[in-house]
Amino acid sequence: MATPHNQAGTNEIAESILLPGDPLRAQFIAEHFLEDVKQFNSVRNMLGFTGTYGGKRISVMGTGMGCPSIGIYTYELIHFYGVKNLIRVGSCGSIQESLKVGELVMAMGASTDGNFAHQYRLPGTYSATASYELLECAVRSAREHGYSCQVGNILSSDLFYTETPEWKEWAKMGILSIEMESYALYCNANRAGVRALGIFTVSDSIVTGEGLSAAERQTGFTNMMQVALETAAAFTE
Ligand SMILES: O=P(O)(O)O[C@H]1O[C@H](CO)[C@@H](O)[C@H]1O
Ligand SMILES: O=c1cc[nH]c(=O)[nH]1
Repeated sequence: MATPHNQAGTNEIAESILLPGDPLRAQFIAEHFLEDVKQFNSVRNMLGFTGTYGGKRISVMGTGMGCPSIGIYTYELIHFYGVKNLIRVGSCGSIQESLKVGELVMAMGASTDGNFAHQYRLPGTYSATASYELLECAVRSAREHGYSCQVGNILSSDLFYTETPEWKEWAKMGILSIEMESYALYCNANRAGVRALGIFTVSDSIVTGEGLSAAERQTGFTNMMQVALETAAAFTE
């Protein structure tokens, strides 16, 4: 079996998968955290790998940037490859003074300035939410390791560069941080009845202009990956 964007054969992808935007981050996770790794995809260089973590079969694959891109990859993972647990591991920009660079964010919900949910023809505004089971497990894992973590609503924006500081309006609604994919991930997962969660490392503060140093980025991302892998393993046979 193959899709226009994924050359993996039947059963080459595990039921639980980590999803960074950057395919090279997928390769980093596979090389540093997984054992017995086999690459299953290189179409468009959107690298995907399956290996084991603590004896559990786990996959990791890039998604690209933005809701259209993650929308394609996760639709195929869910509907053509039978993936049941999808955990995004991304970077995000803080829009709250209290949320510092290097901290972890768990997206209980995702809001959007895009129109991904228009396809469902809903008679209102859809609130895209994470799997509570994955969220509870990930929060417990972060707390046990002593990693600083905030849980709440994030913004999945279609825009990285904006002409006006629209983030200030989202901040007034309690949005913690901005990234670009979780709303589509949650829509696809909720529509199909599978589990999804977005976990983030705050790479920069849109409030203060601070950003993570290279070393801090490495540590922060590593903590996020550990939490995501423990959560994925907990939901894998
Ligand atoms: O770090 P990743 O997972 O790529 O995610 C964030 O980084 C990209 C923007 O630089 C967007 O994809 C955004 O969601
Ligand atoms: O999408 C993103 C990711 C990191 N930082 C931002 O400001 N936006």
